[in-house]
Amino acid sequence: MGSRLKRGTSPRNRNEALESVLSKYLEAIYCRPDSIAYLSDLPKSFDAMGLSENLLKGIREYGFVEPFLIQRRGIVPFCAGENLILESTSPSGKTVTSCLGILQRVDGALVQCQALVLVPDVANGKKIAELIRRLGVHLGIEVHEFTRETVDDEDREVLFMLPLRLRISGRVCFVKGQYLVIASR
Ligand SMILES: Nc1ncnc2c1ncn2[C@@H]1O[C@H](COP(=O)(O)OP(=O)(O)OP(=O)(O)O)[C@@H](O)[C@H]1O
Repeated sequence: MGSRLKRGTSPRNRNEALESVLSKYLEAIYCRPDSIAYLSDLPKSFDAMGLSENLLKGIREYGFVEPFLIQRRGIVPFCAGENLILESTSPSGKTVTSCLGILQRVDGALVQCQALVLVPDVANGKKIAELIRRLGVHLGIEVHEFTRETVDDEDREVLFMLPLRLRISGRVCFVKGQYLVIASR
Protein backbone atom coordinates (compact mmCIF):
# COMPACT_ATOMS: atom_id res chain seq x y z
CA MET A 1 0.00 0.00 0.00
CA GLY A 2 2.85 2.35 0.91
CA SER A 3 4.39 2.42 -2.54
CA ARG A 4 1.14 3.52 -4.18
CA LEU A 5 0.38 6.33 -1.77
CA LYS A 6 3.47 8.47 -2.19
CA ARG A 7 4.02 11.73 -0.36
CA GLY A 8 3.32 14.71 -2.56
CA THR A 9 0.53 12.95 -4.46
CA SER A 10 -2.53 15.17 -4.87
CA PRO A 11 -5.48 14.38 -2.55
CA ARG A 12 -7.56 13.22 -5.52
CA ASN A 13 -4.86 10.86 -6.74
CA ARG A 14 -4.25 9.64 -3.22
CA ASN A 15 -7.98 8.89 -2.88
CA GLU A 16 -8.04 7.01 -6.14
CA ALA A 17 -4.95 5.04 -5.20
CA LEU A 18 -6.43 4.22 -1.80
CA GLU A 19 -9.70 3.10 -3.37
CA SER A 20 -7.91 0.92 -5.84
CA VAL A 21 -5.82 -0.71 -3.11
CA LEU A 22 -8.87 -1.08 -0.85
CA SER A 23 -11.03 -2.65 -3.52
CA LYS A 24 -8.29 -5.16 -4.33
CA TYR A 25 -7.59 -5.87 -0.68
CA LEU A 26 -11.26 -6.45 0.03
CA GLU A 27 -11.94 -8.02 -3.35
CA ALA A 28 -14.74 -5.53 -3.30
CA ILE A 29 -17.24 -4.72 -5.97
CA TYR A 30 -16.86 -1.09 -6.89
CA CYS A 31 -20.40 0.27 -7.40
CA ARG A 32 -20.70 3.51 -9.26
CA PRO A 33 -22.98 4.65 -12.04
CA ASP A 34 -20.33 4.42 -14.75
CA SER A 35 -19.54 0.85 -13.72
CA ILE A 36 -23.09 -0.20 -14.38
CA ALA A 37 -22.50 -2.01 -17.62
CA TYR A 38 -25.49 -4.25 -17.97
CA LEU A 39 -28.41 -2.13 -16.94
CA SER A 40 -30.96 -4.55 -18.34
CA ASP A 41 -29.59 -7.32 -16.09
CA LEU A 42 -30.23 -5.33 -12.92
CA PRO A 43 -33.43 -5.84 -10.90
CA LYS A 44 -36.00 -3.21 -11.80
CA SER A 45 -37.92 -3.24 -8.52
CA PHE A 46 -37.37 -3.91 -4.82
CA ASP A 47 -39.67 -6.94 -5.22
CA ALA A 48 -37.27 -8.45 -7.75
CA MET A 49 -34.32 -8.35 -5.32
CA GLY A 50 -35.29 -11.35 -3.22
CA LEU A 51 -35.90 -9.21 -0.14
CA SER A 52 -38.07 -10.59 2.68
CA GLU A 53 -41.79 -9.75 2.73
CA ASN A 54 -41.40 -7.93 6.04
CA LEU A 55 -38.60 -5.79 4.66
CA LEU A 56 -40.61 -5.03 1.49
CA LYS A 57 -43.48 -3.98 3.74
CA GLY A 58 -41.17 -1.55 5.57
CA ILE A 59 -39.87 -0.18 2.26
CA ARG A 60 -43.42 0.44 1.00
CA GLU A 61 -44.49 2.06 4.25
CA TYR A 62 -41.44 4.30 4.17
CA GLY A 63 -42.67 5.49 0.78
CA PHE A 64 -40.06 4.06 -1.60
CA VAL A 65 -41.66 2.86 -4.82
CA GLU A 66 -38.75 2.15 -7.17
CA PRO A 67 -35.07 1.58 -6.45
CA PHE A 68 -32.52 4.15 -7.54
CA LEU A 69 -29.75 3.02 -9.89
CA ILE A 70 -27.11 2.47 -7.19
CA GLN A 71 -29.71 0.39 -5.28
CA ARG A 72 -30.41 -1.73 -8.35
CA ARG A 73 -26.66 -2.26 -8.61
CA GLY A 74 -25.70 -2.69 -4.96
CA ILE A 75 -28.45 -4.31 -2.88
CA VAL A 76 -28.33 -7.83 -4.33
CA PRO A 77 -24.53 -8.23 -4.06
CA PHE A 78 -24.64 -6.77 -0.53
CA CYS A 79 -27.27 -9.36 0.41
CA ALA A 80 -25.11 -12.08 -1.15
CA GLY A 81 -22.26 -11.18 1.22
CA GLU A 82 -19.99 -9.28 -1.18
CA ASN A 83 -17.74 -6.43 -0.10
CA LEU A 84 -18.84 -3.23 -1.79
CA ILE A 85 -17.50 0.24 -2.31
CA LEU A 86 -20.37 2.57 -3.21
CA GLU A 87 -19.57 5.73 -5.05
CA SER A 88 -21.96 8.16 -6.69
CA THR A 89 -23.09 11.73 -6.42
CA SER A 90 -25.01 12.94 -3.36
CA PRO A 91 -27.76 12.15 -2.77
CA SER A 92 -28.27 9.10 -4.92
CA GLY A 93 -29.35 6.35 -2.53
CA LYS A 94 -26.06 4.90 -1.25
CA THR A 95 -27.10 5.01 2.41
CA VAL A 96 -30.40 3.30 1.71
CA THR A 97 -28.51 0.64 -0.31
CA SER A 98 -26.39 -0.38 2.64
CA CYS A 99 -29.24 -0.09 5.17
CA LEU A 100 -31.41 -2.42 3.10
CA GLY A 101 -28.46 -4.79 2.67
CA ILE A 102 -28.00 -4.96 6.43
CA LEU A 103 -31.71 -5.41 7.08
CA GLN A 104 -32.02 -8.27 4.64
CA ARG A 105 -29.07 -10.06 6.26
CA VAL A 106 -29.91 -9.69 9.94
CA ASP A 107 -32.06 -12.27 11.67
CA GLY A 108 -34.53 -10.79 14.16
CA ALA A 109 -34.80 -14.14 15.94
CA LEU A 110 -31.13 -14.05 16.96
CA VAL A 111 -30.30 -12.13 20.12
CA GLN A 112 -26.91 -10.91 19.05
CA CYS A 113 -25.32 -7.87 17.49
CA GLN A 114 -25.14 -8.63 13.79
CA ALA A 115 -24.05 -5.38 12.19
CA LEU A 116 -21.97 -2.39 13.13
CA VAL A 117 -22.23 0.94 11.32
CA LEU A 118 -19.47 3.44 12.02
CA VAL A 119 -20.38 7.03 11.18
CA PRO A 120 -18.03 10.00 11.63
CA ASP A 121 -20.62 12.54 12.77
CA VAL A 122 -23.45 12.33 15.28
CA ALA A 123 -26.17 13.95 13.16
CA ASN A 124 -25.62 11.58 10.27
CA GLY A 125 -25.43 8.64 12.67
CA LYS A 126 -28.83 9.53 14.12
CA LYS A 127 -30.34 9.78 10.64
CA ILE A 128 -28.97 6.37 9.67
CA ALA A 129 -30.16 4.74 12.91
CA GLU A 130 -33.66 6.14 12.35
CA LEU A 131 -33.67 5.00 8.71
CA ILE A 132 -32.71 1.45 9.74
CA ARG A 133 -35.37 1.47 12.47
CA ARG A 134 -38.12 2.60 10.11
CA LEU A 135 -37.22 0.38 7.17
CA GLY A 136 -36.82 -2.57 9.54
CA VAL A 137 -39.95 -1.88 11.58
CA HIS A 138 -41.44 -5.33 10.79
CA LEU A 139 -38.24 -7.32 11.32
CA GLY A 140 -38.16 -7.49 15.12
CA ILE A 141 -34.74 -5.89 15.34
CA GLU A 142 -33.24 -3.37 17.74
CA VAL A 143 -30.96 -0.50 16.79
CA HIS A 144 -28.55 0.85 19.41
CA GLU A 145 -26.92 4.18 18.74
CA PHE A 146 -24.12 5.63 20.77
CA THR A 147 -21.16 7.96 20.51
CA ARG A 148 -17.80 7.86 22.22
CA GLU A 149 -19.22 10.29 24.78
CA THR A 150 -22.54 8.55 25.44
CA VAL A 151 -21.54 4.88 25.29
CA ASP A 152 -22.90 3.11 28.38
CA ASP A 153 -22.86 -0.40 29.84
CA GLU A 154 -25.83 -1.54 27.78
CA ASP A 155 -24.16 -0.38 24.56
CA ARG A 156 -20.97 -2.15 25.57
CA GLU A 157 -22.94 -5.33 26.21
CA VAL A 158 -24.36 -5.12 22.70
CA LEU A 159 -20.90 -4.56 21.23
CA PHE A 160 -19.53 -7.56 23.13
CA MET A 161 -22.13 -9.68 21.33
CA LEU A 162 -20.35 -9.05 18.04
CA PRO A 163 -18.92 -12.42 17.08
CA LEU A 164 -15.13 -12.56 17.05
CA ARG A 165 -15.18 -14.11 13.61
CA LEU A 166 -16.29 -10.68 12.44
CA ARG A 167 -12.63 -9.77 12.15
CA ILE A 168 -12.02 -12.29 9.47
CA SER A 169 -15.39 -12.76 7.84
CA GLY A 170 -17.02 -9.34 8.22
CA ARG A 171 -18.17 -7.69 5.04
CA VAL A 172 -17.46 -4.12 4.36
CA CYS A 173 -19.66 -1.65 2.62
CA PHE A 174 -17.74 1.57 2.30
CA VAL A 175 -19.93 4.49 1.35
CA LYS A 176 -17.25 6.71 -0.03
CA GLY A 177 -15.74 8.99 2.55
CA GLN A 178 -18.71 8.69 4.85
CA TYR A 179 -19.04 5.59 6.92
CA LEU A 180 -18.23 1.99 7.21
CA VAL A 181 -20.65 -0.87 7.63
CA ILE A 182 -19.47 -4.16 9.02
CA ALA A 183 -22.01 -6.94 8.88
CA SER A 184 -21.08 -10.25 10.39
CA ARG A 185 -23.66 -12.50 8.79
N1 LIG B 1 -35.61 4.31 -3.91
C1 LIG B 1 -35.87 5.50 -3.40
N2 LIG B 1 -37.03 6.13 -3.70
C2 LIG B 1 -37.31 7.37 -3.20
N3 LIG B 1 -36.47 8.05 -2.38
C3 LIG B 1 -35.30 7.46 -2.06
C4 LIG B 1 -34.94 6.16 -2.55
N4 LIG B 1 -33.73 5.85 -2.06
C5 LIG B 1 -33.34 6.89 -1.30
N5 LIG B 1 -34.28 7.85 -1.30
C6 LIG B 1 -34.23 9.15 -0.63
O1 LIG B 1 -33.23 9.91 -1.29
C7 LIG B 1 -32.47 10.65 -0.34
C8 LIG B 1 -31.00 10.26 -0.47
O2 LIG B 1 -30.85 8.89 -0.16
P1 LIG B 1 -29.52 8.39 0.55
O3 LIG B 1 -29.34 9.11 1.84
O4 LIG B 1 -29.55 6.91 0.58
O5 LIG B 1 -28.46 8.92 -0.51
P2 LIG B 1 -26.88 9.08 -0.35
O6 LIG B 1 -26.34 8.86 -1.72
O7 LIG B 1 -26.36 8.19 0.73
O8 LIG B 1 -26.79 10.59 0.07
P3 LIG B 1 -25.53 11.35 0.75
O9 LIG B 1 -24.35 11.06 -0.13
O10 LIG B 1 -25.96 12.79 0.73
O11 LIG B 1 -25.41 10.78 2.14
C9 LIG B 1 -33.05 10.34 1.02
O12 LIG B 1 -33.96 11.36 1.35
C10 LIG B 1 -33.77 9.02 0.82
O13 LIG B 1 -34.87 8.88 1.70
